[in-house]
Amino acid sequence: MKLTQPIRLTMVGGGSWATALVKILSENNVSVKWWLRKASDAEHIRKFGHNPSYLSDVQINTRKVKVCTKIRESFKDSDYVILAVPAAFISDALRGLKPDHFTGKSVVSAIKGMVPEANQLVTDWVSEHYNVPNERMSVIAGPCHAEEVALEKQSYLTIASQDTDRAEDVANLLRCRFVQATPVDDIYGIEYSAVMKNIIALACGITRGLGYGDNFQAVLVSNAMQEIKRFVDAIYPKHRDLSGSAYLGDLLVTAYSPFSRNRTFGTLIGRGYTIQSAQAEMNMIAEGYYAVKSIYEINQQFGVDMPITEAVYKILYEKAAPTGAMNVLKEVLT
Ligand SMILES: NC(=O)C1=CN([C@@H]2O[C@H](COP(=O)(O)OP(=O)(O)OC[C@H]3O[C@@H](n4cnc5c(N)ncnc54)[C@H](OP(=O)(O)O)[C@@H]3O)[C@@H](O)[C@H]2O)C=CC1
Ligand SMILES: O=C(CO)COP(=O)(O)O
Repeated sequence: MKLTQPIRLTMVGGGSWATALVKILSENNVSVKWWLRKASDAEHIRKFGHNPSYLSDVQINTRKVKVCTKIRESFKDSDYVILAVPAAFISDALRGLKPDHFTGKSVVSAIKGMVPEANQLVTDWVSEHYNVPNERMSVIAGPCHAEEVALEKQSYLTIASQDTDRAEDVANLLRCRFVQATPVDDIYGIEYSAVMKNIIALACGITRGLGYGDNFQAVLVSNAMQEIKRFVDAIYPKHRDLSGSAYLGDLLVTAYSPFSRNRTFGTLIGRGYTIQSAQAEMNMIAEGYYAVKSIYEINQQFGVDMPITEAVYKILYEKAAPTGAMNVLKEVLT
């Protein structure tokens, strides 16, 4: 459905995904206030219509997109807020805002990570800190890399909300020449699954870095799907088909694409980089690094069998040698 009234939207975040989403929204009748934290990046976008730090080939339509570095100002008068910073930085990004600033707004998380200090999904954290009712929250999921959006490659998003009319409204903002968007209601299942596929991508990267091949990765990914299902069903029991693109599709793109931040980070670890040197090597954030700690800790209460998550946790947080941890894992995969 074409948007007849202009929609006013706040985009929070200046990285690759925020830039790609701004590009998608600019295809529609949406006027965007785009919050970034770096004044120099904001100034560059205003002057030249490109983000100098991420996806710098993307042309920003500065008639529709107004850039600002003051978070309160960016929230003024908008109907929708899209959150697109890594989960570890969400509290930094929203500092200075109070629950009143969220009143009446539809809040959309495009984040696929856990808030580390709280071990919470982003939607739970936002609801708790800013009193946003669950039915006003939604998430953007699906196998979709920012780099391919920049190239206008055909892509698919899934929008999940407890309120499916709201999910449809958000989907409608994002449908364009090269993006299809489908509304669904399994917000928690999809949000957890999107977090966990990043941990699996780390494992895929680590094994690649160690020299394992496609035969092993196929087994790793199919075991991973079962691990995700066990965990998500334990936390939010609901009938769900995990072969859908928001679950399996997102796992596959992250596990196999050279664009994947998590897979790249894992590959560096498998090759022997330290965590600090792998982080320094990448200009981008691998959410799985934070997520594996949260999911591992949450699972201490649930006791779900999660050998892949445990192997990645031990490598990243207990200094286990990748070779040894993967030797243990390979014995339990089937
Ligand atoms: N990239 C993708 O293809 C996709 C990403 N996502 C999700 O989107 C989210 C954002 O990822 P992505 O855009 O890739 O990340 P990037 O690594 O591209 O960008 C990181 C962003 O975080 C900002 N940042 C870093 N430190 C802080 C801080 N202390 N306070 C506030 N902001 C900070 C950076 O700002 P600065 O430049 O100023 O350092 C930058 O804007 C993640 O949850 C990711 O999983 C989801 C789907 C696809
Ligand atoms: O979630 C994403 C694509 O759907 C992005 O994460 P990665 O870059 O790690 O693949």
